Amino acid sequence: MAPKFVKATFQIENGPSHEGISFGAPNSVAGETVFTTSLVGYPESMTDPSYKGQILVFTQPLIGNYGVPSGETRDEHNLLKYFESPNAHVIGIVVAEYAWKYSHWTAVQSLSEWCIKEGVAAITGVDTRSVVQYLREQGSSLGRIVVDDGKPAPAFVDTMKSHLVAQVSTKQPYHISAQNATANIALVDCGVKENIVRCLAVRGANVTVFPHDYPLQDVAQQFDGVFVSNGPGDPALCGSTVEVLKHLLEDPKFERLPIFGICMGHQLLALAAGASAVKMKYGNRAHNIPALDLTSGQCHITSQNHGYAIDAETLPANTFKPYFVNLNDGSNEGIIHKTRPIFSTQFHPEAKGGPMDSAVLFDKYFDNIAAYQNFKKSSAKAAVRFEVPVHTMATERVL
Ligand SMILES: NC(=O)CC[C@H](N)C(=O)O
Repeated sequence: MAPKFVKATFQIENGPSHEGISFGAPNSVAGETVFTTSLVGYPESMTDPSYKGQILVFTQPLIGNYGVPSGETRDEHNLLKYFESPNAHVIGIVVAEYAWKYSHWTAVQSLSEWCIKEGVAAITGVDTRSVVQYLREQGSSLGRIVVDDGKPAPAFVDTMKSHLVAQVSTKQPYHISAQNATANIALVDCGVKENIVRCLAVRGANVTVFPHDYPLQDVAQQFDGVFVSNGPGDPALCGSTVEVLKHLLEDPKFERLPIFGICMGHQLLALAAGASAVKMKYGNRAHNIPALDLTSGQCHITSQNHGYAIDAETLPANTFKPYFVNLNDGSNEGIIHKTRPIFSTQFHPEAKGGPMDSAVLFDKYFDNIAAYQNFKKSSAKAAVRFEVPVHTMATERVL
């Protein structure tokens, strides 16, 4: 059946307006507008909780040609196989050319059908090159997709002012079991992507996922490592998570506890260490951003989605140092503790989609976990050894 075309307009606050055709939900939306230059992975991007409340412009001109895979298929860890979370988090998408015909062996529906189900506004026929040129000049802007439904257009709204992490984080702790598990990880959920949990589970960790404001310092000693996830919005709004991380950084009993943070997790760890974050002009959203490992000289091609960055100049000199730097714009891409098993990256080593260059960082985290486990074992033995002479002496006295 030929699609029924409904007119839509994509407008940028105090900026250009583009006429197009709606292929998504028949409702208008307003929010921060950002762009990604990734060529593939629109289902993963759209279900990434870090895009909560945003309108996403794709520079890849043809979108929708491989349809949308099932959002219910799960893997052996009960994690979603194709989506990063059960639902779409972008509120709208802007494309140059929507592929009305799709074909892929995993597809169960068209992008249009899925957008309608998810309430995502979608517009095609927009000159996305000129939109991106505008956003690169002006910086991330407020935008709206207005669907011709006879209702007044929604007001422009800065979705980044909301505490989006609180909206996407789990409300209750939950557990993902790994087969033949060798480690237990506590994950602080700021809006975690399923593939991050998978990267931990496939390496043999049971993962307990905690709400973003859970007082993790009360239970962290029961775990072999702490992980801080990605998440949407402004890191400055995540004060309670920063407080938890401060406890872990400052209390000597956590001195050997491995910590790994990704994207928002990286930003929150850096804030807890005393550094500050800045809003970038238009952020980095792509699957091919070069990040240099300052400890090895190796360059990783990385997957990214962020609008804020850590100002490396503000890192406290006695604890952390920059770990990675962005070779395009010089922004900070990670930090590493000078003496403790703690590091974090602004980019996404789990990369779905994107290149797998930096998956080795999960292996590094597991090496840190193994070292911590060995330390715990040897100190437990040392404690036993200490008890024996005391006991012997007591026995001798009785004799
Ligand atoms: N992917 C993320 O975790 C994004 C972090 C943060 N919301 C930013 O935009 O910088």
